Amino acid sequence: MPQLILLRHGQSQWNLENRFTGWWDVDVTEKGIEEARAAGRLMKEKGIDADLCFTSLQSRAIKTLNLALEEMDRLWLPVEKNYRLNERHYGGLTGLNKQETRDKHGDEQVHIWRRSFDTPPPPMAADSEYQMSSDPRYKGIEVPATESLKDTITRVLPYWKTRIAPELQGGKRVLISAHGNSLRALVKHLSNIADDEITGLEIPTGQPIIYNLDGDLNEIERYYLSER
Ligand SMILES: O=C(O)[C@@H](CO)OP(=O)(O)O
Repeated sequence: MPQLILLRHGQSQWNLENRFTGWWDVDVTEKGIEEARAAGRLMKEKGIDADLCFTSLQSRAIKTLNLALEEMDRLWLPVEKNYRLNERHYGGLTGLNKQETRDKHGDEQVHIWRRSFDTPPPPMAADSEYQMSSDPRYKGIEVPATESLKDTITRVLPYWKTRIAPELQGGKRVLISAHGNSLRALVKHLSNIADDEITGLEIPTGQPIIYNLDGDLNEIERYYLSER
């Protein structure tokens, strides 16, 4: 039975500061480091293991994966990194404080920007201090100016289908360390969740989610490892 583990990165500096993050590459906090290590210890203790890992090109997810793998004595596992697992691009909101943005634009508007399925935030200016287009890790990739959750799903799913799903179907146990919205994209697909429901799903930091799947990679069960 194919088994997939999803892990959202540990608390980041901008999670702590309540700032819109998206593709900006912030580090994990001390608490985030501890969350990542605890996730690794929990997997080891519960006998959850992997053969292959996938992560984004963002330090908070890469670091979380490494810290968890270290606790599992699995630092040697193969890891494939791809921008398609990155967080949803937050456009012109990147770097702003979420509460200050609510005070300025109202709760309703900010809720739409954060949790509507297909309304993207305003685009990022080409000269924004948070612009990532010339970052070497994205060479050859068209960095978006903004993304809705729908856009994020459109980016994540081809990678799932071409790179991750075949490994699971070939018998590998897969661990994915990624972000709130790239993981929402995967959970929506695997658990067949409706557009208007997926936006309400909040994935906590550093909590391994276990998926037991059938041969066609449909969900048999999904649970938080800490609850078993
Ligand atoms: O800031 C972000 O990039 C994301 C995840 O932390 O926030 P939100 O909860 O608004 O999707």
